[in-house]
Amino acid sequence: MVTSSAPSETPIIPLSEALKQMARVTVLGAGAWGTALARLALSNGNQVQIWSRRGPSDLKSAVADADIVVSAISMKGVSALASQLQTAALKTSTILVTATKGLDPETTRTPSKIFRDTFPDNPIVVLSGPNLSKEIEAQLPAATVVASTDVDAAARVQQVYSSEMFRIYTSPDPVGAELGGTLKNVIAIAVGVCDGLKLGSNAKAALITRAIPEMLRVGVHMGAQVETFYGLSGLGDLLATCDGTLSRNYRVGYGLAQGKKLDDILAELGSTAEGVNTAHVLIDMANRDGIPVPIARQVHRLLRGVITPQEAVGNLMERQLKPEACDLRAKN
Ligand SMILES: NC(=O)c1ccc[n+]([C@@H]2O[C@H](COP(=O)([O-])OP(=O)(O)OC[C@H]3O[C@@H](n4cnc5c(N)ncnc54)[C@H](O)[C@@H]3O)[C@@H](O)[C@H]2O)c1
Ligand SMILES: O=P(O)(O)OC[C@H](O)CO
Repeated sequence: MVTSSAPSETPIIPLSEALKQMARVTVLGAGAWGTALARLALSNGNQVQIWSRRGPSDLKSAVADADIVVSAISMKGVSALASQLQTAALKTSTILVTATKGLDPETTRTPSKIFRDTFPDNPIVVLSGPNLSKEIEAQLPAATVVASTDVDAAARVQQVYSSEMFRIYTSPDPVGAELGGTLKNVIAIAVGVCDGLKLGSNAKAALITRAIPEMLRVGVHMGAQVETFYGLSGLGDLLATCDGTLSRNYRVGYGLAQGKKLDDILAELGSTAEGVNTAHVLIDMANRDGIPVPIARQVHRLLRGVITPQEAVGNLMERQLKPEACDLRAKN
């Protein structure tokens, strides 16, 4: 029997009981992740509707009665969507869940920060974890994190989405949860390059491991908690996304290593690879604020066509020698 997650001193509620409290859920975005999140909510007995910018329903009526609105669109649309939702006069009791993994190019804000700034009175929850949508759609078991400063809102989303196949943990660190999912996309591009060049298991292990302090430095700079990066939304998502061809970001790196052009790879994917945009925003921020991000910097230069995949590897290997110890405020 699956139970709602709780510290040992709190009562354990059988899932069947929890599911009786069904919710009206509106999912925004009918892409791979929006569709999967709509199906998960539906299969738990919730009342679900899905809105997409090209669909027939208008946004205002789609969110009017919703207990929970889940935003699962690409980063490039989040800021405009938040403004549209404001016009739609969202109820302040509606829980806003964001499942997008990216950074706003104009302001470097995360999606939860955009929603927080636009809806100061609504509970905001981040849903993020190792969740490749194809595996979720195939009903393979997976786990994720719902993170919010509003404990009740996180618990409500946990209850609405938890099932025998989708295990959900709560977290009090929304910024950390979404940054883990966002930053690993850039690393997945690097790992795709590593595999595409057939550099071997040692190189891949080194790359993934050295990515952790890099992600931590950015995370701490943006106000995230260190321990979040060692959980499902950080290390967990890093491992899932760097594992291979189910990840679109990994496929971007793999394609670049094979000498393909970025535009051709993205056209072939036909869906969102957020790491490309994230690399640009991240490097702007790192340059502005002096954050050392050596792996992301090589990915960024490769995406801009300034260096070859082989040069990116050389540039990383030939950096100044130093101790391994992870100083979160390191200067190089
Ligand atoms: N697919 C996954 O496995 C997965 C898992 C977890 C998180 N995510 C994240 O979810 C987000 C969406 O990914 P996806 O896989 O569904 O991508 P997708 O390319 O399949 O779909 C993107 C969706 O966003 C919508 N969209 C794009 N621009 C928009 C705009 N300007 N206004 C409104 N809607 C817009 C599209 O119409 C589409 O519905 C990304 O940030 C991704 O990182 C994806
Ligand atoms: O296909 P990707 O690379 O966007 O990864 C999807 C998810 O973020 C994995 O958790």
